[in-house]
Amino acid sequence: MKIDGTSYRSIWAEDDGLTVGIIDQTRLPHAFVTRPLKTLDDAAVAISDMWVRGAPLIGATAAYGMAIALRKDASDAAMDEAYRILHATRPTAINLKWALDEVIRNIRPIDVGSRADAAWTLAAEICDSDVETNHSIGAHGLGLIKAIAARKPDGETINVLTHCNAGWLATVDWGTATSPIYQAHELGIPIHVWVDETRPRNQGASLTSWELGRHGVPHTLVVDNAGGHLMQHGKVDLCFVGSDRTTASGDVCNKIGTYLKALAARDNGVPFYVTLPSSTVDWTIHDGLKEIPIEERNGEEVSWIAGVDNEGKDTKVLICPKTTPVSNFAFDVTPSRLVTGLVTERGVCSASRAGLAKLFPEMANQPKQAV
Ligand SMILES: CSC[C@@H](O)[C@@H](O)C(=O)COP(=O)(O)O
Repeated sequence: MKIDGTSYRSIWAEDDGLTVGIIDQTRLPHAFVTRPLKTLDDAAVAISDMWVRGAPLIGATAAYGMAIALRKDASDAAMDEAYRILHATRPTAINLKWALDEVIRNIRPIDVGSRADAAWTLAAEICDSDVETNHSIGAHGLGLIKAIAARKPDGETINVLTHCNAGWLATVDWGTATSPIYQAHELGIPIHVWVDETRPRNQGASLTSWELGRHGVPHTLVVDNAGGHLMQHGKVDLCFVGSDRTTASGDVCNKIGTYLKALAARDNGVPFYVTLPSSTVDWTIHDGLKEIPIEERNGEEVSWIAGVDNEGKDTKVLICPKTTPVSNFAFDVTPSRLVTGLVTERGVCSASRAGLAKLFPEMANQPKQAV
């Protein structure tokens, strides 16, 4: 998408064929810093320390991480070790495993001497395909926005609430939740986004606000607890959120707090849509609450808040007594019954086994297995 008129992707291959460029998202919104990834370790740290984050972008980075590793050693043993290191970086987003499995499935059968080039090409294809997929998700989500616009007086603004950052920064481009929004905005449909700040890492405040602002989409930042109030007062027409892992039965795991928004949306009759590429569906699991591993991150993300001071200098402040025990669950599961529909690259379906199976018959009915 555009940053002040210039098009960007969140990840790209440099011309040397050895280096991958990323935007360091830990520095946004106050500094736009790009970083080179040159080693397997660089790629692993980029994911685990959240220089890159968001389920599809984690997958794309992992694919390039494998390609970078194979440049050094393309043996079976080295491939397995790179897989193990990258897979251990973050536990919840299934796109990570999906992308790593794609690399193994396609590259393992190739002779060792050709593997590195082939993996590089495959990683680029995974990125291009993510862009296409997200554009299609946007086209299907746009249909939902248009249906709401048709029921409103001409020219009245459509208000969308979103949680965390399921924007272009979380994918290679377009985003999932933001793709319909960008497409509506480009068509001149009046649209406004309520952006949840998304404690504790504030992906809404620092990333979603930044990317919507830089692209010129009207938006307002709200505290995480404001959503219910906004919905009670008719200020939200629909919710679009992303997913880190969706079960074959339509339960959705996304950034902590998503479940509470879904509850408020149900209580207020606000449509609650989850936007996701099929690479986010874990076809092997059926009960999101029991089967999805929930990442627990360092408690310091909760007890300290990072930002810049009046002089623009990076700073961190402690918001509780130093000794307060803290827990930091990074994701929660929204049961399928609270989801109005899943917006995928193949269309919108009910959040159910039948709905997903109708759109993705070739993927449904896979044997149940441990992840
Ligand atoms: C299209 S991104 C969907 C999700 O990955 C996104 O909503 C989210 O929860 C990201 O969490 P993060 O911890 O920032 O990686």
